Amino acid sequence: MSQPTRLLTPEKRGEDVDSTLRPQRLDDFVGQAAARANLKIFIEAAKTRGEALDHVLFVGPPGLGKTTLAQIMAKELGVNFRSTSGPVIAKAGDLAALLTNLEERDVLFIDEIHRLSPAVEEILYPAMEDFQLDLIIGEGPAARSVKIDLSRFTLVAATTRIGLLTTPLRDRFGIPVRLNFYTVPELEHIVKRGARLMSLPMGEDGAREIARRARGTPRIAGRLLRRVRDFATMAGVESVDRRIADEALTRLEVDTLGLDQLDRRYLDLIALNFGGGPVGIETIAAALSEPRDAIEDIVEPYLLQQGFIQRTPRGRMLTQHAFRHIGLAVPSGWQGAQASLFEASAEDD
Ligand SMILES: Nc1ncnc2c1ncn2[C@@H]1O[C@H](COP(=O)(O)OP(=O)(O)OP(=O)(O)O)[C@@H](O)[C@H]1O
Ligand SMILES: [Mg+2]
Repeated sequence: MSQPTRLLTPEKRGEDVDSTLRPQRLDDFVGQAAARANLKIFIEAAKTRGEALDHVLFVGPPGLGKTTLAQIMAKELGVNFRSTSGPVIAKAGDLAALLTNLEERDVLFIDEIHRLSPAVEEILYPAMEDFQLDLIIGEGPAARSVKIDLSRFTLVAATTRIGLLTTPLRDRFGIPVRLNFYTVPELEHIVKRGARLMSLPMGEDGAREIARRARGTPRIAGRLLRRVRDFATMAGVESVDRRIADEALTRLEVDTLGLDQLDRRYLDLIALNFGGGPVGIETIAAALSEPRDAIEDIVEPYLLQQGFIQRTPRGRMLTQHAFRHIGLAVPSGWQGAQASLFEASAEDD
């Protein structure tokens, strides 16, 4: 689901590998206060007892810091960090090889764990629960099962889609952690820190403007910061203020609330072609020519959080706020707001 032309896509891109902006310790990590406080306690307790930390599952939209936190956990625990991802582990044997190479208390990070194949998942259950591998060696009548003891390790997994995890897998994580969109003040902090690390003079109002338009997402804040730096360099300004930030972001078609072209296409589509909804996700995906996954993972979480859309049993609906933001009159007698009563039983998931 890569959309290389979309500046705001929170998915990874080459430039983000630039690890200078990645916080290294729990104390440098901004935001997610509740999650951070809990993790700190669990980490200290595990260290005090000299035991492996319980398995941790990070859940949340792309770019909120799941991978960053996983790395930080290994550092704080003072153990090795081994990293892989669901789609990369093709065969049960691949996972077995990874697991048998772990040392006591190591962190094994599996990104996109919702994309593990069922055969590989089977191997993971006894490994997580009893630190044992159950392998079948040989074939036919000669086949026999062997058990191999593993070091007591910590599995740290990340997913953007908790709904796609099987229940037995989900239940084996002792520490589930949900990451939420960041507040503007938190993002402001992240932008200022990033500017400092890039030696870019940054005014208060410049940092606030970038933060307001970063879609609640640190990865996007970092990306916008880099683009604003380019504008500032070319404009020859000494320090980034609100005006230069606004000019840069407007040229990049990031609007005042951080919505980008795809967000606006999504809202326009529902407003203009479907009278504000309700309309089903498949219909929206087809009309936008975007994969359904990308819309559910990237576009909708932020629009929901910002109160632009609602999910009802019959599909997505715009709110009055959305009509106003895209500059359309709210249809008379618009019932969008009341639909939230039914939100609990969202369609199709
Ligand atoms: N709390 C934070 N403070 C400062 N920077 C952060 C924070 N969280 C994330 N970042 C930065 O945002 C970028 C994205 O973070 P990360 O790769 O951890 O996201 P992710 O949740 O793993 O995303 P994905 O689901 O796409 O894998 C990184 O470059 C990281 O430096
Ligand atoms: Mg990640």
